[in-house]
Amino acid sequence: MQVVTLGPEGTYSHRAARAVDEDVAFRESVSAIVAAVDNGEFERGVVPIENSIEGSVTETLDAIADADIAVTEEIVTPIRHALLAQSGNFDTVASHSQALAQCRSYLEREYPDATLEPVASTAKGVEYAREDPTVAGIGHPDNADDDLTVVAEDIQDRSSNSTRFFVVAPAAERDEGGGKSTVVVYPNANYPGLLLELLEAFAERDINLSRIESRPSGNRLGDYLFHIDFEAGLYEDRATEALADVEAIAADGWVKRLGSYDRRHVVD
Ligand SMILES: O=C(O)C(=O)C[C@]1(C(=O)O)C=C[C@@H](O)C=C1
Repeated sequence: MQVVTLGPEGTYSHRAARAVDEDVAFRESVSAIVAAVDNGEFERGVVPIENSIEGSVTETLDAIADADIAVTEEIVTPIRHALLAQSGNFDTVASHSQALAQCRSYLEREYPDATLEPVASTAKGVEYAREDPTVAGIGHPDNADDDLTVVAEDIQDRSSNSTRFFVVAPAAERDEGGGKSTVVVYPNANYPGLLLELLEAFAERDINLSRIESRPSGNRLGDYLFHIDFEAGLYEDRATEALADVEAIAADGWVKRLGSYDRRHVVD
């Protein structure tokens, strides 16, 4: 089964995707990956959802809210960045905006004059560094070779840096089994206590929320979607009851159940 993820070869997404299948295809953006699963081109996609330093990957949140797909698994992997260049003589550091942000303190301390250039992925930045001696990339140290050396290792601002990925599949594969579930809620309403009511639906049934994130609906200023991850499977009565309450609260909007899933750790 071919799995599609963020390329080119050598991204952290690629490393996570290999845990799903060795046969990996690449796209240049998260939106393109989600679209390629939504339109049936691929049976699985792997997309970054959240980082322990930088928080949510908003492009992913927006893409999964718009698409008709399932989340079938989450993959958590440590992120240990290396600075890669042809020599120590560079004036630009190119990487994914998440990676640049995860190394912000290191870069400000060691290379305060360097130009930081956000590119589509860490591996894209590494490609630039391989082509241009004035550019360094930030990425996994395995991207080093004879032409590109590791100038510094473990440059992320916190050693505990880790990223969580979603494995996405066609909507028909939404499952109710698993220890966690993700839903996206668009209440299409705005009144005092709306969010409190949404949270109470889970709290009253002793369901722990592991993440709640609001994103602009795009319809009007101050109008939001809520991405909610909770620690229960959709097969559980308490989850069914909580979501019945949530659906009543969002009667003028919608609730998208992306599915239940378990966590896998990828450590190399
Ligand atoms: O550019 C990559 O290598 C990616 O897989 C993307 C991504 C991200 O979007 O968060 C994945 C893991 C790291 O947090 C840095 C970048």
